Amino acid sequence: MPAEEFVAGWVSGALGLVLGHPFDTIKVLGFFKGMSFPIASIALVNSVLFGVYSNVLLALTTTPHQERWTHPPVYMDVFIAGCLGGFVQAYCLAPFDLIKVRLQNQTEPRAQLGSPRPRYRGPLHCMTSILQNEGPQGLFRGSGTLMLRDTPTLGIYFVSYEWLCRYYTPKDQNPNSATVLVAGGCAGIASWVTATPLDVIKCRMQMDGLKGRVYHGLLDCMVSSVQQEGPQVFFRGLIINSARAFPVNAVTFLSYEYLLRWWG
Ligand SMILES: CN(C)C(=N)NCCC[C@H](N)C(=O)O
Repeated sequence: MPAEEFVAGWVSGALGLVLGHPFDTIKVLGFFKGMSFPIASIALVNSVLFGVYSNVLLALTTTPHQERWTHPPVYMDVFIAGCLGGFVQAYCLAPFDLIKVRLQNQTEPRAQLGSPRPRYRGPLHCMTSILQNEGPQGLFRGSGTLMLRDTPTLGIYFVSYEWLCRYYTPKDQNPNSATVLVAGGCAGIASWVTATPLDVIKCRMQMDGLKGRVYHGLLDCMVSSVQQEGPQVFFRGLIINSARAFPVNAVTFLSYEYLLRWWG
């Protein structure tokens, strides 16, 4: 099993998150200031995603990554490999994502004199509190919805990337850097646009349980969200998700492709 895809996925995920960090920091109002938590989570999850994707694609096509542009795989194989990568990544992402969402939705101001203390003091404190109050399964709250969100959308992610690269690249050539940047950025947007409706629901389910249970499952959460806020609820955060997705995924794919070419 080629391991370089995992390493390239880790490094490219780390580089992508440096660009995405300002967006995440805005969203979490400073609670998420340090880089260590995102590096540990996003880069690791990206490594799993790209590692699983490449190895599944290799198993389906028997074409090594060095020959992927000269012997391109069929889109159905790309989609299946992407979906499987998304499914596995969702499982690894679940606890990290829950911590991020809990910190993000904390409304108490940070350590201001006279104001109520925030529930969580940082990622580690958030994790230990969840373990204490909700048990180990609490860390996987909303993980089913996360899997439903990531399985098809990561298939879409890799298919859009492949399609755009092939469209703008002459036959039998490797895509150039500009093509990889644009295709990576657009693939990121395509995946986030399709992921946003379930992302909204996932976040609500991850917040559920903090002050007692509100929703009886995914469907109930969807129905009551639409009843209370209308169908536009599914597009909450679409603009910021897309604005973040372009630079993050442009850099992620560029560094991933270059690392793999450099390793031969
Ligand atoms: C849930 N979706 C849409 C995705 N995970 N899409 C792939 C992009 C991954 C990248 N690390 C990012 O955070 O944009």
